Amino acid sequence: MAPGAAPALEHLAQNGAAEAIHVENLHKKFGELHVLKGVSLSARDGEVIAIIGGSGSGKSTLLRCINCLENPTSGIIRVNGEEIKLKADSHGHTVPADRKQIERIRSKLGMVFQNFNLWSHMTLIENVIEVPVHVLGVKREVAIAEAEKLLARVGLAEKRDVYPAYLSGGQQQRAAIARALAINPRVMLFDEPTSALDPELVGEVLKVIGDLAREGRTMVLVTHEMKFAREVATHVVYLYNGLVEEEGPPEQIFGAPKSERLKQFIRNIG
Ligand SMILES: Nc1ncnc2c1ncn2[C@@H]1O[C@H](COP(=O)(O)OP(=O)(O)OP(=O)(O)O)[C@@H](O)[C@H]1O
Repeated sequence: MAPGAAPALEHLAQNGAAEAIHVENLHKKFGELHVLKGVSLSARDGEVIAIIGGSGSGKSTLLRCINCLENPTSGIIRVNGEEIKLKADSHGHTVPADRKQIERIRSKLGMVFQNFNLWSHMTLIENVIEVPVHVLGVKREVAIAEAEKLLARVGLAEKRDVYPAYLSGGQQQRAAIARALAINPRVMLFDEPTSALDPELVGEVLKVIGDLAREGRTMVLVTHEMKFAREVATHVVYLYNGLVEEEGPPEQIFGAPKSERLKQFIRNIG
């Protein structure tokens, strides 16, 4: 660890790959509610960062700040080496200083939500090509050919012309992953991707995410699936009450946790 480096960034010293996500001393308040209280984390290329923690600890808020869906109250976020520029509006709230920059940053991040969030009036193939064609300016035929490959990769080749309402939750979530991959993101962000699924559908989605992790995709994954986090994460961050309580490799976090709170958390979730 470099002298003076924050303990939360300690693992960087062990990995020479380029930094894809950098979060430093991040605070987020919703009115009086202080949700993130100085969180730092980092994801280098090829790393899979699993964020775990109890309900309300701030996991989703952290991910939503990285993807510019929430504006942090203070702190630094860099995506792809570019720091998100923020300013105070006339009410003193933090807002993006540069809308174009937010679009550019979002184009580096593939976000997968708990509730899939597919566009219900579009077939799967239309869902997958929408951003490449209408935001990134990819030619329609090129985007369709790529989308077909991505749908095949998540096991949905035959469903290309089906509307989301006719699919199971697991199929919808796999389609949402294909859609996120279609922008060829530098980092995939997963916000509890299996929490809304019936238990029998969880495995098929975890299989797709696990395959991406094994291929070396950079990911930040908020999850309640501890066994999965242990298997695929290169680094685990345990959030407690808006702060990083403990972080480290999965063997440490699940096999030899130091913090009493983390020990209790792991006992509680079995
Ligand atoms: N837009 C919002 N406005 C007000 N409060 C919010 C908002 N979003 C989140 N919160 C509050 O912030 C706290 C942290 O929420 P967050 O969703 O980040 O937690 P979490 O760790 O992801 O929890 P869970 O595991 O239950 O999803 C909660 O108390 C929540 O009610």
